[in-house]
Amino acid sequence: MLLMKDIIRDGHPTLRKIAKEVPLPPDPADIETLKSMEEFLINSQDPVISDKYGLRGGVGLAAPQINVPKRMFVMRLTDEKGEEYNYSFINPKIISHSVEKSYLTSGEGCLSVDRNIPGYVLRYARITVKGFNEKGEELKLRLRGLPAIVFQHELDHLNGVMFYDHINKKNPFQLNENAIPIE
Ligand SMILES: O=CN(O)CCNC(=O)c1cccc(Cl)c1Cl
Ligand code: NI
Repeated sequence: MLLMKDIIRDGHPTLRKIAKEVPLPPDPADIETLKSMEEFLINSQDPVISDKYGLRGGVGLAAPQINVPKRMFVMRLTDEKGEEYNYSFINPKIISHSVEKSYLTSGEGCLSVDRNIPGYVLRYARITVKGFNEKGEELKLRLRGLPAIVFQHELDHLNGVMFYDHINKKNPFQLNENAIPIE
């Protein structure tokens, strides 16, 4: 099972690389990797297991974070309406997005960043995304709210971007007027 020691931290070059497209259909090793990433998220959200193994909670995990520079990530969360977003994405893309932006009022965090970095991360409020799942089936989703934010945080990891790259250095809590807050 994946542990915190398997997660590379800020400063490791892989976090700043552009991850490579995954040939389809995905080979068994890539499917295995995705399954282990999904298992990590499940464990990290379990109060007993996360405590036992010292796992920091996460709602997403990208392959570069376990030093696998491939274009794949897993997200696992429930939105404010109680709708579940449990997806593995291979070769994910944003195919269209709103002009409007949104942000988490609590800011963002990252398993690859061992410090709290306060500030608002402005992201597209609504996105249409596509990719493939671990079975090689095409996925096309419209996301908004927390799922849209998490998808963009993970996609950034595939492009060598960290969440704090988006935070305004002079005024970390700067907002443009029509940004939508997500509590
Ligand atoms: O890349 C994934 N991680 O680093 C896992 C840990 N961070 C989170 O779960 C997290 C926390 C807050 C906001 C967002 Cl958007 C995310 Cl994703
Ligand atoms: Ni992260």
